[in-house]
Amino acid sequence: MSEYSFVKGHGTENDFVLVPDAQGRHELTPEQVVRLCDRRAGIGADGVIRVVRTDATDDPAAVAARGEATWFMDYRNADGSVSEMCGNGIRVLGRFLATHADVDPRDPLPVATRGGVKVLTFADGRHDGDVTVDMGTPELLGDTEIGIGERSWPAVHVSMGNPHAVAFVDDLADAGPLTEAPRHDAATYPDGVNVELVVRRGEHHVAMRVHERGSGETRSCGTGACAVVVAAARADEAPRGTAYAVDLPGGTLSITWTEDDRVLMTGPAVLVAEGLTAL
Ligand SMILES: N[C@@H](CCC[C@H](N)C(=O)O)C(=O)O
Repeated sequence: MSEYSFVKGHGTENDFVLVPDAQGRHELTPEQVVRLCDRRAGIGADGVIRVVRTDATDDPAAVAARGEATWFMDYRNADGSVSEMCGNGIRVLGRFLATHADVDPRDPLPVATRGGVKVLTFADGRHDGDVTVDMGTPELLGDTEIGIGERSWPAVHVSMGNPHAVAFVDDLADAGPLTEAPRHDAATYPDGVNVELVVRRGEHHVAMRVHERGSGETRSCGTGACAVVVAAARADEAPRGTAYAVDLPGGTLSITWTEDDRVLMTGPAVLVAEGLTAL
């Protein structure tokens, strides 16, 4: 066993263990990620983010981003699986870099992910305000279906770099507790899927629950909220540039699908603890 330093944080209560690893010395095994995320025997989290410099890892996404981004978000779900992107996690990573690394919150911060380089901006150039992430261009990939228990719903397939199925439902309670991964079309989603259940709350205002691939039901999912806004804005025929409020069990995110076909998400990013852990 060796000692690792960690930082614990959350974005709208989607919580993460960050493992600062600037020099790329702490490649994590799936078993180590599972132990870190264990809510009884570990620190507890929905996922782990190893924060590594792009020039200190040979992950192909980091290598491709060298010259464009100094930092790479190596994201793992609670079951140890890898994901392309995490919208809440990248804001928390930005908060960590703005407070613990040589990052000036007055400047845009490009961060490499397996879903491409995403650019963060800090409200008012401050290290302690909301963080906006340019999530890039979404992909609307057609219709699909999801099932929970005895029920099923039509859903919209949206990629935010990672896969989503967005289902509009009559009532968020209809699905009951999301204790198991929802049924989905394995041909459409060969690597699994994040599933969002959505209701409308008002004009350009929705509420959602999410079952995350690799983590189960969580209190928020940033990429999921962006996928929901893309599906809702298309259904509403909302003009590009319309801001949507998305209520999640852990808080509210503000999301805009812009005229130039990018999704901007703004929300909180909070660091709550730091220390050492044996792995
Ligand atoms: N919570 C995240 C998404 C994390 C990855 C997801 N579970 C997947 O496997 O794609 C977010 O805030 O976007």
